[in-house]
Amino acid sequence: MDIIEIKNLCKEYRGKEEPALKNINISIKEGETFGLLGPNGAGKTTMVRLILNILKPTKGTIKVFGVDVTSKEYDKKRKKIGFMLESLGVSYILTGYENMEFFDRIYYEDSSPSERKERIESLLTFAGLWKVKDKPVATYSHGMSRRLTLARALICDPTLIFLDEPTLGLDPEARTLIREMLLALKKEGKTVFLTSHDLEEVEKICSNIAIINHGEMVAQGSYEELKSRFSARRTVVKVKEIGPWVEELSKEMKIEIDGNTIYIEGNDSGRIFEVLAKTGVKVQEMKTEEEGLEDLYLKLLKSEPEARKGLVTRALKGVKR
Ligand SMILES: Nc1ncnc2c1ncn2[C@@H]1O[C@H](COP(=O)(O)OP(=O)(O)OP(=O)(O)O)[C@@H](O)[C@H]1O
Repeated sequence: MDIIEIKNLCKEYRGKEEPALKNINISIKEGETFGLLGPNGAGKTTMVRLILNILKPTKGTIKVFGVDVTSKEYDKKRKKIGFMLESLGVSYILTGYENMEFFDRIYYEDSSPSERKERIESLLTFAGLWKVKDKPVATYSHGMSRRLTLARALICDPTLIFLDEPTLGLDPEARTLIREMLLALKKEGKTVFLTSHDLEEVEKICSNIAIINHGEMVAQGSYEELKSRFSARRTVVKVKEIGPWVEELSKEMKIEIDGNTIYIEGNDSGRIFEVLAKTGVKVQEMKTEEEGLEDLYLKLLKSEPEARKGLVTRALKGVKR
């Protein structure tokens, strides 16, 4: 079942010339870890806010748990959604425990004190904060505060969790701790919707990735799918000396030259051998290389809208629905 189904979603902000989101289509299945990747201003936060019904779409529909997010029925479903947005959403004056207790009381009004303590202890332990539970949040590092925010988001035992750039501004160690928490949630079978501009993060955690830029879908699929569909292979040929024959070569294939190395687009070694043989050049070394997802991401973001159209079509064709 699709937990989130977004169809033809558009969002325009008043006074802004360019729409924040343009005709977005996404479906996310139960238990999937979905990563929305894009640079600053791409439209990631806008998308999360629309799904949480904090903002209203200009056009299109969003269904979560099969229910339109603008309907009254969605309010009931929201109890099973946890979210960690950009702002911390916890009190600095209160201790970690008191913050958790405050939110626990909202979700479990009639809970016994022992059950409440058990829930809070389990989540604060999960966040690595049980030892500092009685310290005010003001004394926590930024990483600890983010972990507390994540623990707070889990109080309602959500089936769906939204995380808007959860590791933003954290040092590598703090980032790793949050990522470990996310991987544990993934293992538990929670559906996770993560936004990030950190490719490595998305690659490590997410089973389904969408790349947006200027509000437009650039590519969508699993890491492996994106890699196999878009990641270009090239053949690297080292020669003793570059000569006028490269002109002939460039007529037959797309090439780039750096010193005595020629980079040829593609990995059809049979054809490359054939063309090189015609030029009569002596090849010293030849190997194929695959472009990493990082190169691919940058390439997709830089690509012209017209070129992107092709990429999206190719991406969507391959996405299993
Ligand atoms: N309240 C608002 N009013 C007007 N324009 C807005 C508002 N919020 C966002 N925008 C614009 O919408 C576009 C998308 O912004 P959004 O914050 O969704 O991007 P983002 O991908 O989350 O960026 P970042 O990674 O910097 O958080 C941007 O051009 C931004 O200026």
